[in-house]
Amino acid sequence: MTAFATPGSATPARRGLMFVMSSPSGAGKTTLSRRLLREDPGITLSVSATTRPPRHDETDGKDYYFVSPERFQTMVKDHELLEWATVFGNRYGTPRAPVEAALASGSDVLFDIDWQGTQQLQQTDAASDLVRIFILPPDLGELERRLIARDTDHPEVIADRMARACDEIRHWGEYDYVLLNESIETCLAELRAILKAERLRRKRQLGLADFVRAMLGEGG
Ligand SMILES: Nc1nc2c(ncn2[C@@H]2O[C@H](COP(=O)(O)OP(=O)(O)O)[C@@H](O)[C@H]2O)c(=O)[nH]1
Ligand SMILES: Nc1ncnc2c1ncn2[C@@H]1O[C@H](COP(=O)(O)OP(=O)(O)O)[C@@H](O)[C@H]1O
Repeated sequence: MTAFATPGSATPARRGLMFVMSSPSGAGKTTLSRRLLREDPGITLSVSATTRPPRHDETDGKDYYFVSPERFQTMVKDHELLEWATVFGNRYGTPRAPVEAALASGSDVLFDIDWQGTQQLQQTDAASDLVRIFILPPDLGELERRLIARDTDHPEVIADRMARACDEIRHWGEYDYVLLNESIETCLAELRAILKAERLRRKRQLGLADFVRAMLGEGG
């Protein structure tokens, strides 16, 4: 990708962006984000802290930081979290320090967070770094089939997630992009396209002004 870094400069070529993905539970965010992260070294996952217990395929420190309610409360009190919310009776939050370090180094950060977290990020100084994406399932029947097929949650947990799906979906209008995850490959291609275009935005090309000034012989 084009990048207008000054050779030998410590300044990154581009300001990192905050790529936020939300959806009702089961629509496919985790699957899509794992694929995107695997193929693109320029974007890293913001690993959230949560009080929910780990699933069989989840690793502490990679998928989530699994913490006690007491530890979570300490993180809130000590301003260690950029945003936090209670979802399905558990607490979830974004550790601040790794996000700030990644953005400063020019890396993009992917957030798998709900609408409450997205609204909180929108209210911070980081709002102009945000790219907000909402993922829709084809329909509610398919959403339930996916939650059942994932085989990670008890039936009552699935029922709770289905009961809250409509509340999450009603926030679609607060996002910059709304994608339909019918085919994973199609949706992934759309995510890649959004990421590519957002990276090229003028405001994110830090070295662009110097590059053009030098081209026009106006440096000094
Ligand atoms: N606000 C906020 N929401 C989060 C965070 N981490 C995860 N979530 C959301 O919490 C919800 C439940 O996540 P999870 O228990 O992993 O279930 P899943 O979405 O069905 O895989 C999802 O909507 C996530 O996007 C966070 O750090 N902050
Ligand atoms: N486009 C799709 N078609 C069929 N199944 C899908 C699709 N996208 C995701 N899935 C499956 O649906 C289930 C839920 O996906 P997941 O990524 O865990 O959702 P979320 O993170 O949004 O809760 C998983 O078993 C996943 O393999």
